[in-house]
Amino acid sequence: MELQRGFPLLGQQYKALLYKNMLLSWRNKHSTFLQLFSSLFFMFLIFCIQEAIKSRYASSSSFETNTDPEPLVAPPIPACEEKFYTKLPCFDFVWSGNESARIREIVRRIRENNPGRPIPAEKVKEFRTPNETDDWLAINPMHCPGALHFVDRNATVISYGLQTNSTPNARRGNYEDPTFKFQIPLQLAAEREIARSLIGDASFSWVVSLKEFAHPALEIFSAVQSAGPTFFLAIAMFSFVFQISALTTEKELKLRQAMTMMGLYDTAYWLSWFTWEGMMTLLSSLLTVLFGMMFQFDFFLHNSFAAVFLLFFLFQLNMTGFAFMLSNFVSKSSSSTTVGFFTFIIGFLTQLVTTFGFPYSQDYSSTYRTVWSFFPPNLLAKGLNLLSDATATPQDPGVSWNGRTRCAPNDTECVITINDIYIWLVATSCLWFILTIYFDNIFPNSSGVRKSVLYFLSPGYWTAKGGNNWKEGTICSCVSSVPQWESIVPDDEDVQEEESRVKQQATEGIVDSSIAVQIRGLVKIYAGTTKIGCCKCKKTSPYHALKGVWLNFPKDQLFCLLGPNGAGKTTAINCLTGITPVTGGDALIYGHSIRSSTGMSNIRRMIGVCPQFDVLWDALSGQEHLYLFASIKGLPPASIKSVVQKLLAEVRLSEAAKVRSGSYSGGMKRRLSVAIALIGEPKLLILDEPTTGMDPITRRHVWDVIEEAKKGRAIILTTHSMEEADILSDRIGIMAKGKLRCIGTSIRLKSRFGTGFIANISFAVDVSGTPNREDTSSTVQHTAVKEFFKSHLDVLPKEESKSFLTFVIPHEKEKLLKDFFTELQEREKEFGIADIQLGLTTLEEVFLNIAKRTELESAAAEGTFATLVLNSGVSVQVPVGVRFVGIPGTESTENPRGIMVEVYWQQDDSGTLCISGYSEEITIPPHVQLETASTR
Ligand SMILES: Nc1ncnc2c1ncn2[C@@H]1O[C@H](COP(=O)(O)OP(=O)(O)OP(=O)(O)O)[C@@H](O)[C@H]1O
Repeated sequence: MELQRGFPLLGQQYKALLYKNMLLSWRNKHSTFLQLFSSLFFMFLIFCIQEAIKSRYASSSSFETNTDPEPLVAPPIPACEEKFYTKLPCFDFVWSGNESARIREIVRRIRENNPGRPIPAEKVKEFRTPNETDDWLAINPMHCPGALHFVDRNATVISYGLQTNSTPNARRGNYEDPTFKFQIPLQLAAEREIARSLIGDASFSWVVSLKEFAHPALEIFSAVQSAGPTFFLAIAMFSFVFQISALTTEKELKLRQAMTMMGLYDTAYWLSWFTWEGMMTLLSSLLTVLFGMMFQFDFFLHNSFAAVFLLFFLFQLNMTGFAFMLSNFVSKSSSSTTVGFFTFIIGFLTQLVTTFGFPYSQDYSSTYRTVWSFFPPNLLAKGLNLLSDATATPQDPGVSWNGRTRCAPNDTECVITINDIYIWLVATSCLWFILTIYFDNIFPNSSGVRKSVLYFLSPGYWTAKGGNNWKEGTICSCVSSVPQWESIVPDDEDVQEEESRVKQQATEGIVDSSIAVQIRGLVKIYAGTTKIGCCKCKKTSPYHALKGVWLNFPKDQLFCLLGPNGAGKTTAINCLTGITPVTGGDALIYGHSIRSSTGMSNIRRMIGVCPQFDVLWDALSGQEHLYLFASIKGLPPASIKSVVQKLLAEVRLSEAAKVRSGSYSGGMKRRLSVAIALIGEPKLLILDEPTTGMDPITRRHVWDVIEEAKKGRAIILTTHSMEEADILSDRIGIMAKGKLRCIGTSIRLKSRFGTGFIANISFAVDVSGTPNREDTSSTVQHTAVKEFFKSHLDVLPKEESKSFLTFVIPHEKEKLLKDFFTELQEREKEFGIADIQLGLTTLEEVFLNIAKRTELESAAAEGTFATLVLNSGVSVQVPVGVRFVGIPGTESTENPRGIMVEVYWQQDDSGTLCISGYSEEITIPPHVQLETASTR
């Protein structure tokens, strides 16, 4: 099937990813609802605040309709207010100038003639001069709203000064203007009595009336302006957190990595996210403005719709870009809420500062403004402030679409217009999006792969599509130089032969068309760093996961890679699929090098990978997964439907095709992963433990699928099921500690590394499960059979119970077996034998032997003790370089089940340690003679 390439593929991937994003939003209804409709809730809150403030001012103030206030006629000096909580002396007013009799008389009259309320003498405090007053006040706290300071200048001139004190009038934190309440009454009283005193007429009087100019009603409080920045920021935070979470989840669950392995273009990935979130932002902003209009806020009704909508849309788009950029710094989706919380708190505080006027005024330099404007919430706060000011009173026209471009020529206070805010928002949005792509490339991904900091300067980046300008490393890298593993001669002759063949082909440039994959001395060293906390790094030594592997995988064959945990199987697969950069060596997949940029993009088109762990979106169904991956792979759109149906049927998921994968069982998920790997008929199929978690019936079915898939392609399979390896593989390689330990067909490995033949001798038992003879006679029979085996084949039982004996017969005794078993069968009755079974040792034994040998080698290399794990599961610590001899047989009577130690452990001429044979062991008896290798 011809796969799509270039722009058509980019377009196809973009559409499929956009559809995926839409499905995820649709399935994640709660989050989407909050993203779109949270503005309704916040608008309602703003409305409630607005109403509460309005009602408070409407009842206590006449400002709004204050076009014809009552005239203030000779207002009295009010009584000072006693403050029960401070208990300070309280005076209605203080005065100075008491040396003059005329002044004292004037003050007496002021007290007595106070309209409606004569002031008692004790409520007035007198001083000689204003300075005396100040000195006294400085050390004697008291409540007093005002002071009159008289000077008797000459017979016709008396002057006075006036002081007011606003502090005692500040109630519950509210500042009260003293002008009307204290200053004017004191002033009127002083002037009235001075005039009477000077003209000598005690009844002389006049009336002063005060009233404000008529003015339009004022919007005394705009809830949108005051609470808007915080609340609109809160609306944007829902999307912000979801966006970080969605991107981080795809990274954390390796979903993006899985798509990359299928040939995903980064451009398609980011474009699809930008588009989808852009659409959500557009909708959310539109709803915000409509809800604002629904609640009849002047801000939304009087400003032009386009001006308000643009502010909200650009701000939310900006926050989206900001979230995308921050997602590069977040590795766990659970941290997205924390990031959102801190962003909100910081945004709230900086908005508060912005509302107080910093730095958007002439008082601050433009540098402050530039730095401040990089944080989107600040731009929102300033934008809201500008639009709110434009609708401060009903007479203000609001911002119209055309009249907002620059500051008015005579407006010296203007430093930024709404137009500047739009430009800033657009520019910073672009900046965030560019930084998102940049950080995405230079930060290590889930496999620790990153590009160099200046990757975009390399011409190859712009010409080689899908390339891997890799650099390996984590935040603090400790990679040492690559060791020359090539110089190490492998232990096993088959491995040696394979290695020589590959090396020869590589050096002579021989192209063997029957080979699908050629691994040429692959080396992988993981940087030896362990991260502690968020920023600290502890240095550990680099880990050598692959130590120079040379291997051919022929076409039309299934190669099974076995090995204990941590052997390096997944690392080898990750290197082949381009997920992990190799440290040394190379591999050719159908002639394309995994180290070249173009090679890797070609390789991705011809491989199918079933990763070790299921990489699936819980919210997408099996069918949707296959549609998505088929589109990413580049299958022609017309063929996708039929391919998906066929694959679903192959892995028996047709019935569950429309069920979300989150509700699949473990086995169903594995089958879906296998189906994904089979998309596009890959020439190389890589299956990393594909049948884990499957029941025996399903496993057999998947084996059929794999067997069927063998035709026309190479398959690399890793598994921990020896049965699976035995049944499916054409060739098996066993790895341990980063090296290939043996290679060959199953039969070859069994005959070379198995312990030999297994003979199971069953004795007749009655229905109750006990032997049909007396225990003593059964013991006699057991002993007779054991002696028979010992005398003819020189073997002891590996396992024994009342009903059976198991013997392991070494390969070299193969020739004796025919005659031996003929005689045993003839003497069956004599020995009380019910059944004799003879079989070749299993692949599992081969595997265990190789694993044990590796352990011993490691111990030998370290020159310490080795742990020898015997078949019974018992482990023994044995010193390296010694062998055990002469175990007294008397132990067997004390412990009838475990006949004792016979571990022969020696070094051959090349210095390699090997076990020449062992039987079951429990403890090393104290009388075991240890003979060091040097005394042999
Ligand atoms: N990203 C990594 N950073 C550091 N060490 C790693 C990394 N990935 C794997 N390793 C180490 O490399 C070794 C080989 O790991 P790998 O996953 O290839 O083993 P495996 O044979 O696939 O094991 P399993 O059977 O458990 O899947 C292990 O010791 C592992 O700890």
